[in-house]
Amino acid sequence: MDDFLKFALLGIGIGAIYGLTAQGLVLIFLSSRVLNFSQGAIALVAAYAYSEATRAGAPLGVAALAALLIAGALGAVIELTVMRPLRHASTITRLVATIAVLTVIQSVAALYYGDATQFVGGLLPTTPLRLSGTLLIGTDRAIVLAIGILVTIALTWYVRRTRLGLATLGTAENPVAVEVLGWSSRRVSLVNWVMGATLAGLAGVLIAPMNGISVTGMGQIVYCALAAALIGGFRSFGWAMGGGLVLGVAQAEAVRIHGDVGWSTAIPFIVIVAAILIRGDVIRGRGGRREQLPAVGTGKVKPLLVLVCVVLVGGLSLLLGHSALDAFSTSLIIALIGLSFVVATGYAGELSLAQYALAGIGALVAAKAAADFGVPFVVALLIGALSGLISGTIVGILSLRVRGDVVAIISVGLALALQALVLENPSLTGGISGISVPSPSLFGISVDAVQYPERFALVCAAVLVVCSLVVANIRRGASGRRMLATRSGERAALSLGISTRGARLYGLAVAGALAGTAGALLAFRQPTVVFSGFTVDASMTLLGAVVLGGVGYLAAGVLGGFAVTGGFVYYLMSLSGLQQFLPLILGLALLVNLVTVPDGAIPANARLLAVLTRRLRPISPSPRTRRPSGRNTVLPPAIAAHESSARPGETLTLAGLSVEFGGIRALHDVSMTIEPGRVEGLIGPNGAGKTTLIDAVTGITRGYTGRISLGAAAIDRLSPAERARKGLGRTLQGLELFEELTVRENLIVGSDARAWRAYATDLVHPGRATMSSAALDAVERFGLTDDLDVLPGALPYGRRRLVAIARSIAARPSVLLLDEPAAGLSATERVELGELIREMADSWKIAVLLVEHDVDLVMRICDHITVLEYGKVIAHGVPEVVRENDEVRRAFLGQEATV
Ligand SMILES: Nc1ncnc2c1ncn2[C@@H]1O[C@H](COP(=O)(O)OP(=O)(O)OP(=O)(O)O)[C@@H](O)[C@H]1O
Repeated sequence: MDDFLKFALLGIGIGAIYGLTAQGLVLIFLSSRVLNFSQGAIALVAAYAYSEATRAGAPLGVAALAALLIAGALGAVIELTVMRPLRHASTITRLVATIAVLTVIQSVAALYYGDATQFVGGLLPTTPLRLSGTLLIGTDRAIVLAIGILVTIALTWYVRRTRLGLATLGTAENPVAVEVLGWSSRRVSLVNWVMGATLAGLAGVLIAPMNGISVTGMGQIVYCALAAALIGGFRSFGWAMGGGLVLGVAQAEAVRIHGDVGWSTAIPFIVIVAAILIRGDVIRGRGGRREQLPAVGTGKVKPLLVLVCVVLVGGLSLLLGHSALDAFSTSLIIALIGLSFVVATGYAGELSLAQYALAGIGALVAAKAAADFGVPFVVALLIGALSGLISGTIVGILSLRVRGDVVAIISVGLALALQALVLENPSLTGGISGISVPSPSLFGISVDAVQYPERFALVCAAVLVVCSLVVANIRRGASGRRMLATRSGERAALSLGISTRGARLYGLAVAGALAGTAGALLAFRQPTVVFSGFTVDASMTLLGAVVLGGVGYLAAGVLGGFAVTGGFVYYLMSLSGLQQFLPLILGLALLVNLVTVPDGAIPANARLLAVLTRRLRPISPSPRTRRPSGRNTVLPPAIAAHESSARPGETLTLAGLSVEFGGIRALHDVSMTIEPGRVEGLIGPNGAGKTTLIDAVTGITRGYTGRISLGAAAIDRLSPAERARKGLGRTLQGLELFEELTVRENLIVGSDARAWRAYATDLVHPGRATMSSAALDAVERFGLTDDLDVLPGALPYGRRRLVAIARSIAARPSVLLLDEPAAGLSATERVELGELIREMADSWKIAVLLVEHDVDLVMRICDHITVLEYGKVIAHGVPEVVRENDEVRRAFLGQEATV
């Protein structure tokens, strides 16, 4: 017990520092919704500033104050120059921007101070305080704890009692509302960045005398701080400090029990997983924020380009000298990890920072398989890929309950745990001596990287080409579209029958397999493989390089492998002794790129190239910029119904449906039946429960009572995607089109069959992407033919609505639930929409539920109408009866004479 307390007291100081850093993260997150990975770098700057000032003879207090001022100013600079221009960018882009800031600061510090740990005198006395008997605590640690408690009280008071603090909390919920109330969300963000950075500075000044200052060491604080902030859901300062203390104490205890730092490094991961299991989706998002996601390539393979690359790689393999070839092969291998980022982050939208760690697992398993069991090289590669696939799937399973930015935290935690417990565990990996692997051979021919570097380079190139083709296939196939749809909007994807969990898992699993393959190849790059390089920092640097090119572009993944340390560019720079500047150049280029062309250099240059070549010959512009035809939106005359477009109609029956949201009865005992070929109107004032009804029927809202059946079968136990696959289609009030896909691809996503086997078959043969006959009918009927190759964002609102309806029709629903489809349409478009809905029911025999505020439209086209008020049915019947109902007039129609 005595030992337990002694170690607990030892961990309190560092725990409070984690807590302070975490509180800074929370402040910044609340106001700008970004996980600031550069928090540790700000602490580093403050620590060096403090050290420099003390060396220059400044009194310790003055030095500390100067350091805090510098940290705060740095926060302001980051906010003004990086985060502000990126305030509308995606979560991924903004998070990568903080990684770029981290890279720049760390590279400058590394260039100036090198790797060595610097020690500096402390502001606080270190004399031990006797608590009781043999229990001692350093005065400095006790003071740091007291500072932590005081800061927690001050911050809690700030967000609860001050107007600026309340605006900060408000900004986290709804920045628009805060603007409406007269606060500038920019100012709120700036102030909080300054305060958050100052807290990081305080942590840096306090930790410097305890642990010394080193570039890599200081960056590590942020990982523990992220875990601590996660415990408080990135909202509570008390929980963030408590979480920091628990982490600090748990780490000290882990050292006591295990005697090394392995388990202590893994503690944050255990805490992160526990927080997610207990709290679910721990970070609450801002409702309704539509992010501009990174653009994606088409995945089209240009045979000529492939040929040129093959000739280039073959030629270089034959021409280059030994060390150049080694760097070249390394780049080809790292390009595979780059591709893994394209699949995980570019396609699936999952920000995994564990890709290098997964490569490390691939390397370890392949090396062990070859060294201990003598498996041939090819089999070792396959085993490496498989172990990466399994590890990637584990990242995916852990991430299923959370979204984008939390996935980054989970993956960092997992990577650190894998690093500490597996990759840096000498009993598994042989420590600094590593594992000796047998010389690789292929079909009896040696491909030893030392003896025959050109052959090894050709093997790496062949693996890269095959993997690139696989990734291109995925992009062009149904599995790629499922991932992109999921990335773009989960509700819309679910409403089309896509298992969004399946798509996310698939992305991370494939990415894991790519990383594992890379690891296996790396294991054979030298006669002995060591495992110290598979770090989170390496993942961050490579992700930055891939984002620089465009994370949704296959070529960016490949080129990324050439840009990072140890790669070919690094080698070329080393010829003139400039290689140490590479990380700084990459970081700066990434920052400039993110702020100016967030989609990346590849799409930006493709557009530039298109503009230039257009001067020479007329070419069609890229989908992002192409404008719609501008033709009027009047629909062509009705076409003959294509019986093949519709699946057999089914009757939707709701019996006693009730939904409650924390005491609010959104729906109360609602029953209705919608038959094939009929249009049922659902009207009611705002908040009556109409969307809730659609959400319950489609399974988005789960906690309802009552029974919903499609045909004779109850569907209550089915997931939203399963319900959609059974024939329940819907449109969403906010449309939620897949903005990064063209209109054609939106419709193809709707048309795609949902068979699981596509996940396997797409790898080799994605097949032709075609629209269903229902989608073709809708295109023709809505006059969308000229708009098929534009991005939805280029269309006027009315046409976007038509695309959304066409997309749901593409899935050939037997029941279609339309949520305010006429909102925002012109009078002519409303008339046309009415005709179309009637036609869907009359010709295609779809059962249609129409939720609409346009009462004229509802009265005109519906066969039957149900009226809701406060979640209860107050009237139902044919339009003429409902029109005359006094209660309806009172409750909803406002006694309008026209009703
Ligand atoms: N997720 C939720 N959590 C808590 N309350 C909710 C939630 N969703 C809806 N509500 C509440 O349920 C009630 C019904 O809302 P709903 O959006 O279904 O109404 P509606 O008839 O579709 O309104 P509108 O015409 O404005 O779209 C409202 O009081 C709303 O505030």
